[in-house]
Amino acid sequence: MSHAPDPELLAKTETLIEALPYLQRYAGKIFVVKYGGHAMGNAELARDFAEDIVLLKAVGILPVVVHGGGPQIGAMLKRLGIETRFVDGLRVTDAETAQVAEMVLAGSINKELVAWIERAGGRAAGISGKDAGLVRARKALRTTRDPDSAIEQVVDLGFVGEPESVDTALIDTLLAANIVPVIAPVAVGADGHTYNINADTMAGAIAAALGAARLFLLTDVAGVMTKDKQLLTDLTPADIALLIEDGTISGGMIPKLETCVTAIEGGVDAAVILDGRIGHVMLLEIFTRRGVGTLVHA
Ligand SMILES: Nc1ncnc2c1ncn2[C@@H]1O[C@H](COP(=O)(O)OP(=O)(O)O)[C@@H](O)[C@H]1O
Ligand SMILES: CC(=O)N[C@@H](CCC(=O)OP(=O)(O)O)C(=O)O
Repeated sequence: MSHAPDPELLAKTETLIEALPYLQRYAGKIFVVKYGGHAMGNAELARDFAEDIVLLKAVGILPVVVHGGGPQIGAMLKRLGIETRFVDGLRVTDAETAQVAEMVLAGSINKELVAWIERAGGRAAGISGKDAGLVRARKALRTTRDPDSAIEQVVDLGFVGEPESVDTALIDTLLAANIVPVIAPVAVGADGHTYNINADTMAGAIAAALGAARLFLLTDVAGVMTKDKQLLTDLTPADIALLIEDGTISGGMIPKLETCVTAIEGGVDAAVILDGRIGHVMLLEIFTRRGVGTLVHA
């Protein structure tokens, strides 16, 4: 009788050995993970995401989660009969919309994610940019150019904010206590108002302030696609500028890639756009030779 181990079992050990150099390289490093509203499709995906976060933590990586919730805010606004519109991927936010955004982001979604991570055996604490002065917001300014006259006009987005400053003290405290910070993208401005911040922008600013090794942006596409639907596996800031210019990149992908560029300029080693519809996509990206999604690097 043969005592040779089952080939399936051997394949499992190969997977672990393939992961070894990455486990060694990333131990002790901070990974900021932005979990988009579109990637929160169903309970199974949320559970897989939470398991990935807990696994990263268990192998010595320090994950920090920043989440979105655009579709969920949209659904709540619809229930309340409040109209909403976007300019360049940003939700025009009046005072009422800011209130709803905070309720959905810092209320429901934030606590739900914390519960998923806790259920997967991790420790997590849900906060927003408002807590312990984590993020100070300033009003975001955008302009549009009239195609006929080429005149630039300022678009008033209302209470849409951008991180003006980030104080990482609370995140540092949570990480030191082995707790995964889960951050909702709302913050207060110098004027005392609540500002709604695009979750990608928030994640990028936090990643830069923490000097994170990686920024992952989980969304509902395979990565950045060309006009004929081919996946672009790696991009530099110069490539991105061209792709925005020629209209290949539009809508919500614009703040996402602008975030990648600012994060890299701010000292983050690399940013990756990943398909959050694939279960355990982060593990595939981090611990396999091939990687998936679009890598943005200097
Ligand atoms: N070149 C592109 N490649 C991939 N997605 C693109 C591109 N241009 C625009 N998009 C759009 O960007 C969307 C992702 O942004 P967004 O909806 O804000 O996601 P999330 O809610 O995950 O932050 C995609 O679903 C797609 O519709
Ligand atoms: C200013 C702005 O657009 N804020 C976003 C915040 C949530 C978000 O970014 O969620 P996703 O990552 O799921 O798109 C919004 O109101 O939808």
